[in-house]
Amino acid sequence: MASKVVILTRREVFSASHRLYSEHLTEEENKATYGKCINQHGHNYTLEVSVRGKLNEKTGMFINATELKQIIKEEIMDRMDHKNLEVDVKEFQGVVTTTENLCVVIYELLAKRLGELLYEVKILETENNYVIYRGDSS
Ligand SMILES: Nc1nc2c(c(=O)[nH]1)N=C([C@H](O)[C@H](O)COP(=O)(O)OP(=O)(O)OP(=O)(O)O)CN2
Ligand SMILES: [Zn+2]
Repeated sequence: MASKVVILTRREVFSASHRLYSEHLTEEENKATYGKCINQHGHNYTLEVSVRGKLNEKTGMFINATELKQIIKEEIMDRMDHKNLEVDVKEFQGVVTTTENLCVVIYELLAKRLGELLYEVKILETENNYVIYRGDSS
């Protein structure tokens, strides 16, 4: 019988500070591009990591949620929680810490551990802004 394919999502919240500033722009261009966000500030980022796999009929799952939680802790929470992203996290050296770039960096870090199981990374930077990345590149 065909296996059912399901998607499991784990949610975590981490606090981090950042500023939006591109080394490829002049001071004036940065101010015009990022406005108030060129100043150091912080967010409680909500991270939602989704994995997709075939349901194992014997176990009723395809990954243990506890294993997923541990992977996210090791790869993301321990790296980014209560950190200044541009200063403390080497993956953001020279990268503008927009939510879009956080999604890409976090996706690539998790993909090393989860491989094909990784389906989607979603980050809410504020109550009203969120970004989704599924590894697509065109
Ligand atoms: N395309 C993007 N634009 C902006 C990003 C981003 O990641 N991608 N981020 C910011 C800032 O980080 C800023 O902190 C968030 O902007 P803003 O929504 O204006 O923040 P508020 O504190 O006003 O909260 P809201 O609830 O979202 O109004 C800016 N732009
Ligand atoms: Zn911000």
